[in-house]
Amino acid sequence: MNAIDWRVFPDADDLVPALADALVAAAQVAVDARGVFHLVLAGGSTPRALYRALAERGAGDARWWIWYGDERCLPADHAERNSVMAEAAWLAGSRIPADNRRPIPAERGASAAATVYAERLAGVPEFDVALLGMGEDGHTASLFPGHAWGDAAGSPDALAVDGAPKPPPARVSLSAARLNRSARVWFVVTGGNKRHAVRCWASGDVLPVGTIHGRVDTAAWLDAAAWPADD
Ligand SMILES: O=C1O[C@H](COP(=O)(O)O)[C@@H](O)[C@H](O)[C@H]1O
Repeated sequence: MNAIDWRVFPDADDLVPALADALVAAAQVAVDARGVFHLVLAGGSTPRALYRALAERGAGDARWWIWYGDERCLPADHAERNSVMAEAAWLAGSRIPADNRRPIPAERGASAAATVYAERLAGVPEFDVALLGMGEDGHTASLFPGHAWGDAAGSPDALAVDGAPKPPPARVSLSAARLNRSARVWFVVTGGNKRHAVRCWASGDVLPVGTIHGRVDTAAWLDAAAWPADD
């Protein structure tokens, strides 16, 4: 298993353009090699600035395929949906065709949506980049401490999540096993409210965030507020 590359920036204003540039560069490498770029998007509020930066760069075209690490079981147009945030901040105005943008149909309920999404992922190769966030409890995607993470070999690609500690309780998440089939896993984590979880993660505590690794690299893109250097 490769080590985590901790990339700490003074603040989000420094982090976001660097990560946007790195994503565009990784896409170019994948497109040059295979003609296609499979990207998993993080949800929550942290990546919104990144998605806006990608929009400003005109990032994405018909060779890009967009997947989601997780989704909340809410109506398809609900403001708290991860797909609604990503569409508004970047995708709707991009050159990535609608058919290439694959939201999790979580409005159907967690179980049905997980089954459908796993079917959609069948035959999809290793992700080129899985972009993930982290919650204050060390969850990533919708893999929460104390819940199943789907990290065993043979786990389904997508999991129905019930009773999530962060609302809404019903969610769908890519399993740890599927996320681990990624060339690169890049976490984006900002803010002092994440510092404790980052410290636990860096110390080797067993947390969902610590179970996901890229085949080529695993990087944590942090601002200084999230990095527990002084603790
Ligand atoms: O609920 C979720 O939480 C995490 C972290 O979200 P943030 O708002 O603190 O950035 C996120 O990565 C995940 O995709 C989301 O559904």
